[in-house]
Amino acid sequence: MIPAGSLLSAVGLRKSYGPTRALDGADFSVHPGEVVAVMGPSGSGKSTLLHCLAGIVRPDEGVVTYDGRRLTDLPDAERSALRRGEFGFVFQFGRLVPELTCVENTALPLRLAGLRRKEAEARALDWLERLDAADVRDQRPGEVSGGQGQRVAVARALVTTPRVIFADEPTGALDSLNGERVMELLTAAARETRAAVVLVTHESRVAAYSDREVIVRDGRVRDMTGVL
Ligand SMILES: Nc1ncnc2c1ncn2[C@@H]1O[C@H](COP(=O)(O)OP(=O)(O)OP(=O)(O)O)[C@@H](O)[C@H]1O
Repeated sequence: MIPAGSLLSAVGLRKSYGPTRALDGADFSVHPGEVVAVMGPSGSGKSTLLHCLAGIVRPDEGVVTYDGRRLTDLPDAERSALRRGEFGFVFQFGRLVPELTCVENTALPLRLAGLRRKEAEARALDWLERLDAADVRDQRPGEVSGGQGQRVAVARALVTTPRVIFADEPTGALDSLNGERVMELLTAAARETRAAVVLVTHESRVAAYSDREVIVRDGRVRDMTGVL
């Protein structure tokens, strides 16, 4: 059953890679403005769950519903358009484009959506300022620190004001101080824009920034509300 008021939900997801069962009946849901931490042992299916929720991977069975639409039934082109327009992504290593400056990287999703350079970069700069990274605007990713680069990656994920932010180990490559800074800024910005956040992490220090924690084990999801 899909919980009332959820923005993104999954019911009964199954996904196998050859003989490996990555998801085995996984359920999940997140509300607007809610930060959910997805935890669990290595290889338990966390990233596969995130990829299915984001419409990057199609599950073998089960349904993903986003804002009343069955994401799993949409043709590839429509799923891609939805991803570009309404979802934001932050990965462990920022995956910034090395040839572009930090402000150009941040503006990229807006440029791809057809915005003019000036307008796109003005909005990008606004987000860099909020993420405390405006000082590196004209530098290229190779010239900035890990923490700065990750704040730029978060700014780029937020610049389109997505309704869902998918973050897969967003602080995995950072020391604890920088990790906490990135989490503070990411969750504050998400709460301000009422974005839902699906946060995959194996660190309880990072999960502490969430509103709710779920544990993935053997391809199934257990809600830890009231258990912890
Ligand atoms: N593209 C793929 N091809 C083959 N097997 C895969 C693929 N993606 C995931 N798997 C397998 O599916 C299982 C779940 O992987 P997944 O990456 O979802 O786990 P995880 O919980 O995110 O792990 P980690 O914490 O180590 O990143 C693992 O056994 C993994 O080896």
